[in-house]
Amino acid sequence: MAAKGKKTTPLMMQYNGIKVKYPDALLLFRVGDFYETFGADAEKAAGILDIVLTQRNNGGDQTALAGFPHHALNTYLPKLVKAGQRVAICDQLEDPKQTKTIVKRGVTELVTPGVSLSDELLQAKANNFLAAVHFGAGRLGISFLDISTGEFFLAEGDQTDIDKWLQNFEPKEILVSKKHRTDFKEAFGASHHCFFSEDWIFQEDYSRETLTGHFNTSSLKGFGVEDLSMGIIAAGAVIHYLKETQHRQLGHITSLRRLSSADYVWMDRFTIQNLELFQTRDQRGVPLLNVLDKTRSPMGGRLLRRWLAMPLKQLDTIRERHKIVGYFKERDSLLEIVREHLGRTGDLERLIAKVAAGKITPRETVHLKNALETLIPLKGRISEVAEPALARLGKAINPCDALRERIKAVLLEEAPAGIGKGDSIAPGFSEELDELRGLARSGKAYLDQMLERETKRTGITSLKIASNNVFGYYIEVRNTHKDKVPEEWIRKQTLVNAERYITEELKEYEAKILGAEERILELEQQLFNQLVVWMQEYIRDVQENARLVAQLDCLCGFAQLSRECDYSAPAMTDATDLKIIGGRHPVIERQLPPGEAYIPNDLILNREEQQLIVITGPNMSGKSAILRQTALIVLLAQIGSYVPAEAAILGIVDKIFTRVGASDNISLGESTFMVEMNEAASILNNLSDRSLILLDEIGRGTSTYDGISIAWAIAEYLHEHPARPKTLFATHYHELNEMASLFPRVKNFNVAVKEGKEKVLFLRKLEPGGSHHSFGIHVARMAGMPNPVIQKAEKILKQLEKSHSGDALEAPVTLEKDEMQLSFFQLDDPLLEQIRDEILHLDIDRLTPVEALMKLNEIKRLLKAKKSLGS
Ligand SMILES: Nc1ncnc2c1ncn2[C@@H]1O[C@H](COP(=O)(O)OP(=O)(O)OP(=O)(O)O)[C@@H](O)[C@H]1O
Repeated sequence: MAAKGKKTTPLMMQYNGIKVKYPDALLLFRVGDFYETFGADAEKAAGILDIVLTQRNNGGDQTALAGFPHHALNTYLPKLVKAGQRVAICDQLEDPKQTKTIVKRGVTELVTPGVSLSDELLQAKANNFLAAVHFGAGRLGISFLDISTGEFFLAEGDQTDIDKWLQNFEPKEILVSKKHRTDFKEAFGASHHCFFSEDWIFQEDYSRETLTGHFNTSSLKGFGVEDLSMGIIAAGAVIHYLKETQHRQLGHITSLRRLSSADYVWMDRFTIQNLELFQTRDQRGVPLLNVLDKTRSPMGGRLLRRWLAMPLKQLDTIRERHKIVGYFKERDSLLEIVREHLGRTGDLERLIAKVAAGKITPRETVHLKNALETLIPLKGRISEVAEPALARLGKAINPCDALRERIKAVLLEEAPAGIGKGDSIAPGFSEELDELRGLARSGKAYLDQMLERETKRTGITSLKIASNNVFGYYIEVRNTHKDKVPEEWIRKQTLVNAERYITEELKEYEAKILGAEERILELEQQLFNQLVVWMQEYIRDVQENARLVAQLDCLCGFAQLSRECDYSAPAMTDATDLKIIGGRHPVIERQLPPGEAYIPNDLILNREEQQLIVITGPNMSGKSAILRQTALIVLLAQIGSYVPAEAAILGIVDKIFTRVGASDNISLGESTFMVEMNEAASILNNLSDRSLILLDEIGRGTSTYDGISIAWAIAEYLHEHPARPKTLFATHYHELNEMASLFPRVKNFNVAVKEGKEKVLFLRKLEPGGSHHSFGIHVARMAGMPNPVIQKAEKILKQLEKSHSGDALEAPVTLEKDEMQLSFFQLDDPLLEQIRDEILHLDIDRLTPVEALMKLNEIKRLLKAKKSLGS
C-alpha cells in the first residue's frame, strides 16, 4: 500500500498483515471508537453505506479511508452484507489502556450472506440457509445449514433433485469448489450467490472427519446418512466454512437430517414458480404463502414455508395433521387462547442458538425465560385433550423448569441489552455484588453527611461538593468564605467567585467508588457468562420445544385459516382418484373486488374414466384458475391444511407438474418454444400413476399447426402411458376436443360463457363439452383495440372457420386478394402440383388426426419456403 521508500505506520502495518488473510472480504478495522476501512474496501464501503470517503496520510502515502462509529455496526453491517459483501470484523483484542505498544487486533467474525446471527440481517419468518453443492461422479451432494437456528440437512441426487432442493431452501449463499465453478453455473444458472472454496475442502475423508469431530461421534450412522458420501462432502464443507469464518461455537448444531425426495411431493422449479407458492411473477401479486400464513411465532412461520415446499405423502401423518386442525377449528375459544400463547413464545430457536454462540444478551436471556414460561399454560391447555395426536404434542412440551428458575435467580427482569448498560444481575444472587453496589450507590448519602460535617466544622454556610472530569470530586467555597478554609484542603482551581479544593477524604472516597464500579462490571460479566455456559446444557431441550411450538403454530394457523376462509376437511385416501366439489382458488378468491364472489367448480379426475380433461374456453374465462386451484387444493391437503372446497376426496398425489405454454419466460438464450418443450419433456420422462399434471396452453409458443400437433401428441402420450397420470389440459385449440371421441379417458370440459351480441359474459362455470371457438377477438375488444382492427379480425376469422369446417386438407386457406395478400403463386405453379399430389395420395379414412395435422404442417412449410423464395 505504501510507496517505495516511505515508511508505513505501525497501525497500517498491522492492518496490512490482517488484510492479506482476508483478501476477498471487506475488512472493518477497529480503531478506537471507529470501524475504519482502507483502500479499495473504503471505496466500496463509502459507495454502499453512503459515508464520507477521505484520505489518510499513511507515511507520506495517500490511502482512501472511510469509517463509522463502532456503535453503528448494527446499522451498517446488514447493509454491507445485503449488498453481497463478505465482511471481516477486526476488533481490538485488548484494552488500549493496558498496553503501551500498539493494541492487539484480530478478526473476530466473518459475516457473509449465508452465515449470520444478527437480527438485523435475518428475517423472522424465513430461514437463512448456507448451502454447499458437491459435484461427484454421476451424482451430486447438497447440504443446508442455518446457523441462526442450528438446522442442518443433507441430500443426494441428480441435477434435477439438487435444483429442486435449491428452489425449496432458497439458500443465501452456496459453497462450490473452485474447479466446479462453470459446472455449477451451467447446471443451476448464474442467479445464486456463490462462494468458490478451495478444491481440497470437498473431500470425503476430510468431511467425515470434520463432521464426526463436530458431533463428537465415531461415525455418522446415528444420523442415517452414512451412505450418502456426496451429501457428506457437502455437509463437511459447510462446517469447514463456518470455522473458517470464525464461527466456532456451534453447540446448537446438534443433528444432521437426511432429506429424501421420496418422502415429499415432487415439484420441480417450474411448478413452484407456476403455482406462485412463494413468489409471484408480477410484483403486485400475492403468493400462496401469504394467504396461508396465520402463524404467530417466527418458528411457525419458518416451518410453514418448509411444509409448503415439501408436502407429505404419508397418509397417516397427513390425517393426523387434519385431525388436529379439525379439533381446533371446532373450538374457537381454545384456538384463540393457544394462538395467543404462541404469539408470546418469541423466537426460542434463534435465542438458544445465540446461547450456543455466546452471543445472547441479558435482555434476550430474560425473553428466553419468558418464552419458556408461556409453554406452561400452553402445555396445560393441550396435554389432556381427547385428540391423541394433539395431546402427545402437548405432553412433549417441556417448559424447562430448572432453566427458567436459574435465569430468574440470576437476572433482573428488566436486564438491559448489554452488560454495563444497567444492572443485569438480580440482587440477592451474589453477596459481593450486592456489597459493591451498596458502596457505589450509598455515595450520595455519604457525601451529604460529609457536607453537613464540614459545614459545621468550618462554619462555611455555602459549601458545595461536586465532581468533574478533570480532577474528580472537589469542595467549592465562595470567595466570601475563603479565609475559613482549613489548612489541609488543597486548592485545585480558582473561579471568578469561588475556589475549588480537594481533600484526602474525598480522594479516598473517589478511589473506592471507582474501584467498586469497575468490579461491579467485571462481576456482572463473569456471572452472566457463567449463566450462559450453564444454559448450554439445555440447547437440545429448547430446540425440541421450538420444533413443537412451530408445528402447533402451523396447525393452529391452518385452523384459523379454515375458519376465516371457510375451508373444509379433505378426505384423504390411498386411491388415485381426485374428487373436488365446489373447489376454489385460495389466492384469487381473496383478491376479488368487494361484492364479487369466486365461482366454485367441481372436478373429478381418475385413472379409469376421466384421466385427461381438455378444458377449453375463451381467454380470461378462468381456465388457468381451475388448473391451479386443483393443484393448490391437493397441495394444501398434503401439507395438513383444510382446503378451499365444499368437499374433497383426494387420493395421495406424489408429483405435481405444471407447465405453462411459453409466455415471456425466455431464459438461457433458448427459444421460448424450446423452453416449453424442454419443460414438457421432463414431465413425460418422470411421471407416475399418482402424478397430477397441469398443462396450460402447451404448444402456444409455436405456429398454430405445430402447436396443435405437439399438444395433441403430448396429450395422446399421457393418455396412452401405462401410468395413466391425471391430467388437466387447458387449451385454446378447440381442435383438441376431437380427442375425446378417439380416446376413452379423455373428456372435454369448457368454462362457460354467455355470448352476447358484442360481448362475452364470463360465467366461470366448468361444464362438460368442448367449445367451438376461442374468443380472442372479444378479449381484444375488451382491451380497447380500435374498431377497424376488430372488424377486420372478425372477417378473417369467419373466412378461416369456413375453410376449416369441411375437410381442412381439401380446402386450404384462401382469402380474397384484397383481404390478405396471400396469393403469391400461380395456378400452374409446380408447388401447387406437388401439394395436390400429396393430398391425392392420402388415405383419409386411415389417417389419424395427428398425421393429418403433421401433413398440414408440412404443406405449410412448403408454402412458407415458396413465400420466402418469392419475396
Ligand atoms: N371461478 C372464478 N370466479 C371468479 N373469478 C374468476 C374465477 N376464475 C377466474 N376468475 C377471474 O378471471 C381471471 C382470469 O382467469 P384465468 O387466468 O384463469 O383465465 P384463462 O382462461 O386461463 O385466461 P387465458 O386463456 O387468457 O390465460 C382471474 O384472474 C380471476 O380474476
